[in-house]
Amino acid sequence: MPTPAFAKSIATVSLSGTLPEKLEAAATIGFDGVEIFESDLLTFDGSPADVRRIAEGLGLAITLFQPFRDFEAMPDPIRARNLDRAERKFDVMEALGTDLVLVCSNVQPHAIDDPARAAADLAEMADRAQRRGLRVGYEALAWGRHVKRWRQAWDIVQRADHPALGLIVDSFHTLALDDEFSGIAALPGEKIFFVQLADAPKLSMDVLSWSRHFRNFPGQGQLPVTPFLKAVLDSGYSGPLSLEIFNDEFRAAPARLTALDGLRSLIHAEAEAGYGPGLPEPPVCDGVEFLEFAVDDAARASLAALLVQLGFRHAGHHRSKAVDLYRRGGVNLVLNSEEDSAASEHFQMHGPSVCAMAFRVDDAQRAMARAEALKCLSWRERVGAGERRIPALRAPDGTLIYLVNDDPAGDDPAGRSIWQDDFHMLPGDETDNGASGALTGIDHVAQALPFGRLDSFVLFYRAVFGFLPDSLWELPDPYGLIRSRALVSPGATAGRGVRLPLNISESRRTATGRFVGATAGAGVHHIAFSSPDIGPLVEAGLAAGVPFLPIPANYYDDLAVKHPLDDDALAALKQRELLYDRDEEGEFLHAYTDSFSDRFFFEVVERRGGYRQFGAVNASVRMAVQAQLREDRWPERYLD
Ligand SMILES: O=C(O)c1ccc(O)c(O)c1
Ligand SMILES: [Mg+2]
Repeated sequence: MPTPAFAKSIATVSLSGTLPEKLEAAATIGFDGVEIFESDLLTFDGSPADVRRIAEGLGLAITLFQPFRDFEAMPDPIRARNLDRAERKFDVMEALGTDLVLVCSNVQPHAIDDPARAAADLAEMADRAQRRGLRVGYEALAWGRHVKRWRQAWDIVQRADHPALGLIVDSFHTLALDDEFSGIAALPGEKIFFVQLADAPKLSMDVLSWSRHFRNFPGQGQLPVTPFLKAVLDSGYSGPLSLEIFNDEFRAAPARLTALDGLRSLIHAEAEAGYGPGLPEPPVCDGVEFLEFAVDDAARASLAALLVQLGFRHAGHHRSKAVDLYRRGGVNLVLNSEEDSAASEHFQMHGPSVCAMAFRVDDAQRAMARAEALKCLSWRERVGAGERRIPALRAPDGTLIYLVNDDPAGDDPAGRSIWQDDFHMLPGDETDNGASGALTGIDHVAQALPFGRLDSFVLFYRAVFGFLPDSLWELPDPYGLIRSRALVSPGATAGRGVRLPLNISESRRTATGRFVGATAGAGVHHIAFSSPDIGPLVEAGLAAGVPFLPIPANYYDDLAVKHPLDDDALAALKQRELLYDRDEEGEFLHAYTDSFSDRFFFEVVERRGGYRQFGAVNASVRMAVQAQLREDRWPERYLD
């Protein structure tokens, strides 16, 4: 049942900048309110009344003032002093124009372990608040001295039995302790005064450090935030949904980018929990219909030459633009050198690079509607008379994602494909170069992201497309560590679906770091084609001069130890310099090319059985060989 949207709020601590910058970012992106985190107020050079005026001017409600620490169950005379402290914070709240303060459970060693005492103190504070038209919410910190769980906090709130005292729940504290949360659904909704939402990657460390540095937005981490939210909303809670994220990268990132991710995550979480106006279903993604490269004339010529070596043929020329189609089997690559286009904009900023991806989906219009509801920007390219406008949206880095209906009749009443509509197709063999060496499609598209941007992309693909995040991999490069996480369309099988490994690296000398630096964050750094039988394909490629990476003999010695391969199988791999992996579900054979102009590169892969990974164990071999080849090229460059 759709319900009205819940108000969306974000704690100022989640965003970078000064307090006015944080408020401005939250308002511009479309939040309804903000929690004012006390330290943001203390470091602001203005009065609480100024903050109220700024927020009002921006149309933002102040949903909460927090935190008020170490209040309850203290021995005298601290108890009396704490009540005075509370009165002074009430003054601040009145000036701010907010009626709710968050009291987090006491962490002091001398706090008394007595729920009755805590209840009496909170009742007294609530009584004083009520006299001024204010309210108090009590939150269990996962590392509180005595109160760590929401049930303990709820027990204290019940004992206090005061109308101006309620419970505040925070997904992080509950989920970090792996605490039971379904019981929240049975609470009276009006006694939950506020809900804070945060996700986090699963890490084994003390919960305080985990909370203060590694929280992220719902959908970016690994905690069951959506079921938690559903339990809260099932209680009848009707206040705002508020994000409270302590994260070192968020503190450094541009506030508006963070705020946009935050709002997207809340809209998504609300819908996933079965509340709010709902979202159109995510698209069923069948595969990558094409990739588009931004090139100039020189890069077009050299990239086309490499593609021809790889067995592609020039299959079409755009009717009105400097755009060429290269095709082999089920793989379409578009080389775009049209001036005044999104591609040329991409080329100016990043050099030769992938500027667009097209996903084949069951319903492009529905997918666009979902993307727009999740605050994605759509893109309208200039089109010539009679040409098709393909719906497109911007990924978080500005790369375009086109959406093509997998049934052409969904786009075009005559059932013509986008290629027939917009291209002069050149005659040629559509069945690929014989069956054995066929390329069936694009297996995966790997992207290198600027450090700190991984969470943003994970959320984007998860929320907009319903892709599922794989586990996090750490790949050792000769010059530092690369972290990798793949997003995969549900139900992807060999030759079907969309797989997007996303890589980041703190080091600027790793393959990922160098790519991000050298291309100003162009995105796609390798493209893998799938084949049912890559042996002959790689052999033919080598004969045609494709620069497949030479693999060190040591690799094959080790392979023989790791996997039960017979001598013939091993020799066959070694002879073609194929990399190999296997898991319980199947086998994976693959080969990489050297990089094109020191930028992106290609891979061919063969999946056998149900293997679903990407050969991450072999990534370090690839990176070492590519680094060595780069090194070997130095003298040539100096001599040129
Ligand atoms: O880390 C903290 O101290 C802290 C403070 C206030 C909160 O609401 C919270 O969840 C954590
Ligand atoms: Mg909290």
